[in-house]
Amino acid sequence: MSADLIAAASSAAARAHAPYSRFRVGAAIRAASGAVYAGCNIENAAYPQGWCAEPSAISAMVMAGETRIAEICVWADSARPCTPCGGCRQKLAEFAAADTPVISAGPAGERGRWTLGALLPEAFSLDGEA
Ligand SMILES: O=c1ccn([C@H]2C[C@H](O)[C@@H](CO)O2)c(=O)[nH]1
Ligand SMILES: [Zn+2]
Repeated sequence: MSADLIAAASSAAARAHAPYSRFRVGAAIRAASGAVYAGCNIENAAYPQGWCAEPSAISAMVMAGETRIAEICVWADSARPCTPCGGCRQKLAEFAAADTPVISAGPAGERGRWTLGALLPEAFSLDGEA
């Protein structure tokens, strides 16, 4: 079940540095080992220098020595279920497979579930392989 992943993403969203958009996002990755790595969005007064929650979680995973994503949850308290932005889909594809589950969640729990392949069909890769 994904309850632990959703809880980790929710806790991460509480750490978001989002004074400009006020849109707090948390991402939690379950890596191949089963360990969970989380991150938040971190905005900047020079707006384009801010970054999303997903690369924060990817950074935590890579720094722990892991490079395979088994499952990822993106959490936001938003009108519509929050899905990874286009750039984040490509960042996730570096470490995930087309059938890797991507879960969207909010205060009421899970709101949507896709595969990364459904969100990013025909993802770019240097060798043309998934
Ligand atoms: O997948 C996404 C999409 C947006 N954001 C953040 C970036 C910005 O700080 C805020 C509003 O776009 O939401 C994420 O963290 N992840
Ligand atoms: Zn993004």
